[in-house]
Amino acid sequence: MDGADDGKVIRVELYKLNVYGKGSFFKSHKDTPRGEAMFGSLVVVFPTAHEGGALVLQHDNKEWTFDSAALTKAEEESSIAYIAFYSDVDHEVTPVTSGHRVALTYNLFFEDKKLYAKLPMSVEPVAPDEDRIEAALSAALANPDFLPQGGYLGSGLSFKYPISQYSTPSITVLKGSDAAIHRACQRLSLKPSLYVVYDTDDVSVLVPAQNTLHNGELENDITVLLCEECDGRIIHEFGASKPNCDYDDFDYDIIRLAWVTPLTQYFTFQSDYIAHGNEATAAYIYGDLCLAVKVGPYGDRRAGYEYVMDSILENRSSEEDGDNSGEENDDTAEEDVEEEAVTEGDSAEDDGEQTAQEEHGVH
Ligand SMILES: O=C(O)CCC(=O)C(=O)O
Ligand SMILES: [Fe+2]
Repeated sequence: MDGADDGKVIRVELYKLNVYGKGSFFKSHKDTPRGEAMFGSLVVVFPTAHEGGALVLQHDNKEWTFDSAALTKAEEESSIAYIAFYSDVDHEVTPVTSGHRVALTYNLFFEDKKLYAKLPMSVEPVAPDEDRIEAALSAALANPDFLPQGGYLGSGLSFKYPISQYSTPSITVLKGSDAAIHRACQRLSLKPSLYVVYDTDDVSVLVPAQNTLHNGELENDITVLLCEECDGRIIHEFGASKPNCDYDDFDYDIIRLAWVTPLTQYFTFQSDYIAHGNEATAAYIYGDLCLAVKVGPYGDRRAGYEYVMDSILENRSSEEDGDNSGEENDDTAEEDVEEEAVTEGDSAEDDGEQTAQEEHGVH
């Protein structure tokens, strides 16, 4: 604002939508102040084809014409036209002669700067809070009761991803909170990868995403196929009772897995296989994609082989005890951390990617 108003903070409030068809006009008027601090009006005209409908302003024997139809037409790219004026300026809209003129009007208010500074931002960034995720993960790993013998951290995906029938997405396509969890892990020197959780009749099996089951053939048991052919591991969920199964008899690993964010069904797909019983039958099983990473036991979290060891090893030119680099960057200053710090949807706030736009006023 010019003159004495220079530097003032302006609050913009959507007032109404006007749609002018052929013959429509708005006779000359001043805008009614809606509160003491209101000083002006803002008009935004959309680039819908129309003729006529110029906004004519008059003040102090002077006249200005804001011909939105001509202005938007003159632009090569589809553009809005806008004008702001003091509300006590007389203004009118001349008759529209063809097409439709669509305009939003806003009321402009001076805002007390100090008060304004205390208000929450109206447009909060929707990016997930990576620092919080990292702190929660770090706190969990510093907790001796959390996966004391080591295991896997798992995170359900919050977004959907395009997939063809026989491919799983690459980690580089992760979006929003999924990407934030991935980055937060990396900041803790963890290197998660994509896995699929298959639910068989009696157990859940974690399978590296690149080994997903496609047209496998099995003699007797789907769990055996997943563990033997797909390098799967039977999951014993951290905090849950042991899976009720006989696989202890087999030579398969049963892993402890803690869900950092719950497994979702946003990315469920179907794997087909042939089951050979007394006759061969086509069968299928559903898998849910997730992020997971192996971590070591309490006190030696870095023993998980999926930690990013390379950079650590690069920094220690001559030493050979690569697996015991626990003194570096341990991120675990906090003590008495609660287990639940990491168990519930740390990424919930970014669901939906809200936009703080004014468009909802158009109806
Ligand atoms: O549509 C316009 O350009 C102006 C509308 C207007 O003056 C008003 O809504 O008060
Ligand atoms: Fe007006």
